[in-house]
Amino acid sequence: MKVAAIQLEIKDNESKQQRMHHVDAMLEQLKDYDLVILPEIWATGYFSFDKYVEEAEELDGSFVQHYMKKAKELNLMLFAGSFVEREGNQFFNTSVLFSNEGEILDTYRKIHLFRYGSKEGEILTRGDKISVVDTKFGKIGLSTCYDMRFPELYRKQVDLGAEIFLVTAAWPHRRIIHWDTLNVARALENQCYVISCNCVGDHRGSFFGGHSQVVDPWGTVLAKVGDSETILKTEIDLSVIEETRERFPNLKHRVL
Ligand SMILES: O=C(O)CCC(=O)C(=O)O
Repeated sequence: MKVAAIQLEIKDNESKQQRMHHVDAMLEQLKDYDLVILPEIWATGYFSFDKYVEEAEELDGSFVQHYMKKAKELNLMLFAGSFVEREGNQFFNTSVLFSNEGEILDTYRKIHLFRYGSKEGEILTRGDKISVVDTKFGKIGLSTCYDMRFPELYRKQVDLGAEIFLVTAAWPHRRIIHWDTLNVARALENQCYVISCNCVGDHRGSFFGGHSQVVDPWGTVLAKVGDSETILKTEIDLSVIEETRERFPNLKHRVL
């Protein structure tokens, strides 16, 4: 399974349309990939809290329609990262997984809203649904950034059958050691692949840390990129999930 993560630089002087245009050009390079993942609130810019309400869209709005078409056109499964979703008078940090046929496989509203140096928790409503979806590549669990600090979410995803965790993020550079550690921890404790995608760049005075990565179910980092804009490209072997779980059955040894 060929996977790619578009580690996007968020530039303050770019509009949502410009960022989408830029990402679309990067997607064109990934036509023979099976799965592509994008970061968190990348089109608006995670720290552009003053634009959240103005740029929010409904689930059938133009952002989702656009990436639905792209997934089909490029014949790839696309985890389009997250966008600010409006439903009635509520707003959510919502990510969407599209099939290569352009269907919405699942959506996920960030459950653990970030409140440390972030206005996310004031503007948005938290999600309350755990997302694990059956795909042609196995069962995939969806999560967002700060969620990584809450192992119980991933255990619940495993209990729902998850084999691959997709993590969309806007994680700061100053806590990148935590990010690296949590990517490995979530993979090895749950014997799942972790495929994560972070932003980079200096956005409104905050530096995103990059380090988008792919970690296998044994906790081995198969691929990791640095802290500048790039596309992480790698291949994963899905048989490793079952093989790891059989060889070292810690998931079966749970007591609690
Ligand atoms: O937990 C952290 O250190 C960063 C979390 C974050 O930036 C987010 O959830 O957007």
